[in-house]
Amino acid sequence: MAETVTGKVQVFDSEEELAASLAKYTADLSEKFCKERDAFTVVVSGGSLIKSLRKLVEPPYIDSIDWSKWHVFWVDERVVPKDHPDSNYLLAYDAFLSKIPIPAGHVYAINDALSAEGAADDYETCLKHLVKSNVVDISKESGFPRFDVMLLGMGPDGHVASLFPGHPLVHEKEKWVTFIKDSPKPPLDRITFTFPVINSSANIALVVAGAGKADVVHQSLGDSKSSDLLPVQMVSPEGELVWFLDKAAASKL
Ligand SMILES: O=C(O)[C@H](O)[C@@H](O)[C@H](O)[C@H](O)COP(=O)(O)O
Repeated sequence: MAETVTGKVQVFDSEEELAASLAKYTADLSEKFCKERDAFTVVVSGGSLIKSLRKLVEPPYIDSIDWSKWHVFWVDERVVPKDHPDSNYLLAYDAFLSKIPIPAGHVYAINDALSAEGAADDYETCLKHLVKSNVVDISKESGFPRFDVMLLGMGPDGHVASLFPGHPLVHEKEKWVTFIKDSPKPPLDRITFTFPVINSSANIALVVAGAGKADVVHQSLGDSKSSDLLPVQMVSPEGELVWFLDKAAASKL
């Protein structure tokens, strides 16, 4: 495993091996935080990441993980009804959440009856309650919530969450959760965690597979010098950052 200023970089021969390692990584963190905090706060993105989590809901992890202590959040969500094909909640529910014995009250979907702005405020209020009740940790360094792990994908343009290159939201410093109504990736209306929250995490896995991401992986981790940082290059957590790449995504490194 290579260690750089941008975190640990792991390259797997195939997406299949990446998925196996990602399952072990997540299960190991689950064990650690369930022991330490009696809870495990997990933040997921949408996109192809969800498929790469498939091995967590297979033996041995399906039986060994204490799912009752999991709390699941979304780093970003499209503002659509929960049963809409664009919903990140629905994607995670179908592939993952419907297969694990997690208490329904530990799955923090957005309020899909609200506007983007309303849903972002509502999600932030929900996080504030969970910090008060110690379900979600708080960073002593930043004062922002400190999630145990964020499992994040990256777009081919270098976006993470719904923080897109060149968009002013990447500079948000105060809010925990914000909204976007002009997302370059459809649908237009989304809510997203901000960088202060993302970067207060105890652990972040950046999960990137496929040749379509090779250029941006090279731009992010290679030696190309560009003055404008891509959103993915602004991921710099207080805790540990680990990249999970398959060979195709790493092919230009
Ligand atoms: O709503 C979304 O689109 C996702 O949450 C987003 O942040 C995703 O993680 C990236 O766009 C990567 O998606 P892919 O892995 O499918 O390219």
